[in-house]
Amino acid sequence: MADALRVALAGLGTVGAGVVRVLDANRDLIARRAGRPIEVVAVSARDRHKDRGIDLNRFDWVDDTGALAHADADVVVELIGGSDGPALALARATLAAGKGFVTANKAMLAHHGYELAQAAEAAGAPLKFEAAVAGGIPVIKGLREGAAANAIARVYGVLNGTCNFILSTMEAEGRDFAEVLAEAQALGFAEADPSFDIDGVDAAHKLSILAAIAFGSRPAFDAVEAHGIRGVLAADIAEAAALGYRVRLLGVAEAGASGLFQRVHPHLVPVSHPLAHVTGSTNAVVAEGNFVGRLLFQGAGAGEGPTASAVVADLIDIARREFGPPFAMPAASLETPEPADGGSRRGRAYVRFSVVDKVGVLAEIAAAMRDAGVSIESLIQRGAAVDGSVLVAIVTHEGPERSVAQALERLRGSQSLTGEPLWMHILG
Ligand SMILES: NC(=O)C1=CN([C@@H]2O[C@H](COP(=O)(O)OP(=O)(O)OC[C@H]3O[C@@H](n4cnc5c(N)ncnc54)[C@H](O)[C@@H]3O)[C@@H](O)[C@H]2O)C=CC1
Ligand SMILES: N[C@@H](CC=O)C(=O)O
Ligand code: NA
Repeated sequence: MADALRVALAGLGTVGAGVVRVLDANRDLIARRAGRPIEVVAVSARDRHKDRGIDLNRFDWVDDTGALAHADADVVVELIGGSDGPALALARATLAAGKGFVTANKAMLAHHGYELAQAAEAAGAPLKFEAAVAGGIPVIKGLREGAAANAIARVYGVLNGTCNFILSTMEAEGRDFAEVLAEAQALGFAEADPSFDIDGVDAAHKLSILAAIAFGSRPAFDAVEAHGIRGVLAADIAEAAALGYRVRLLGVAEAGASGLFQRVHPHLVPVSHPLAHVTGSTNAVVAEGNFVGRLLFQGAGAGEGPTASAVVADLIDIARREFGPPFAMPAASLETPEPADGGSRRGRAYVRFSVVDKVGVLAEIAAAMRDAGVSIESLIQRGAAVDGSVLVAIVTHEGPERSVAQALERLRGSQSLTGEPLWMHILG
């Protein structure tokens, strides 16, 4: 058998420790598949003495994570996290040294993916990141390789395991948001700063990477409009269910005549749609290709085993010397499309208001909708008060999103509203 692929590993948290466990448990099988053994030779993390349930004595311990770029290894695996700082410094130094780089760090790729792809190409070194989008699901490989013959019209899906775990647990058990978030953190799904999850930032990182591969664009986090799930109440989930929908945080990227549209936003998904049945930390990505049709990738989007599985799959590809341009085409071919204006998109919407319980409020809301040209399909008022407020939910007929935005703008500052309205798009 050929010489081992020598790996230096930065970060021994949920994913890093998982990588060691996968390589240990499936050692022989992986060697046979890769054509050679894959061996961790050096590791670095913040705490040398923490009990991770793995024997670290067989590896060189490196205090300075940045020094891993110069360790006696073929590939560096970065599982520290953070868009800049030590992770980015390690990526730059590793690729400059002509070594392979594997990462699960979607934040870094969303902000610096283009630069790193250029560096990888200049060095002739692999840059791989299957774990960065939708954890264990081989969606990067699926789009980059399997769907490479297709023009993609739209790619969308459930991209954040923590939010999906929160929404589907609230839905199934009627439990409180904060309590379910704490559980997601304990299970190792959440980011170091969980506001990245619940404010839609993590899903936006992932969407920008998917869009780069699907549409040949440079990853551009700033071009993604990101909204999260903080405003979603248990009452919205119940109302959605009564209307035949489930609430899901979706990332949507679509190529159109006016440019590339990229948005993360809570949606109402019809129960007949496969994404409505994606529960817990499961992720799912739909891609629409012009010859292959609709592809659906589904599986575990977060957690130790699935994410480590994706990291090790990248290492196996490198051991086989199977790798191409990181974003499916040479970096020089990646474009910077105009961001498309969401306002001209047409669709149906669910808009929920918290209002004071007094005569005339419904008429005020209906008038704002009418004046903005929004056609109301149904209006539901729930008598049950939340913090002294009454909830009023509106489902609109199909129309331009700009009109709903105008109606909400008209109502801004109204004495009748007791909180920010919640706007969810209805997946068409
Ligand atoms: N946990 C998950 O389900 C998934 C995580 N990811 C990504 O994988 C990466 C790692 O995530 P987790 O393992 O969950 O994080 P974690 O917080 O469990 O582990 C981070 C590790 O990096 C080490 N570290 C942090 N800063 C360091 C520094 N400056 N120098 C040296 N070591 C440092 C810590 O000591 C720890 O060992 C992140 O980029 C995350 O976004 C991606 C997909 C899923
Ligand atoms: N925090 C992320 C982890 C995987 O990418 C998530 O919840 O999806
Ligand atoms: Na993946």
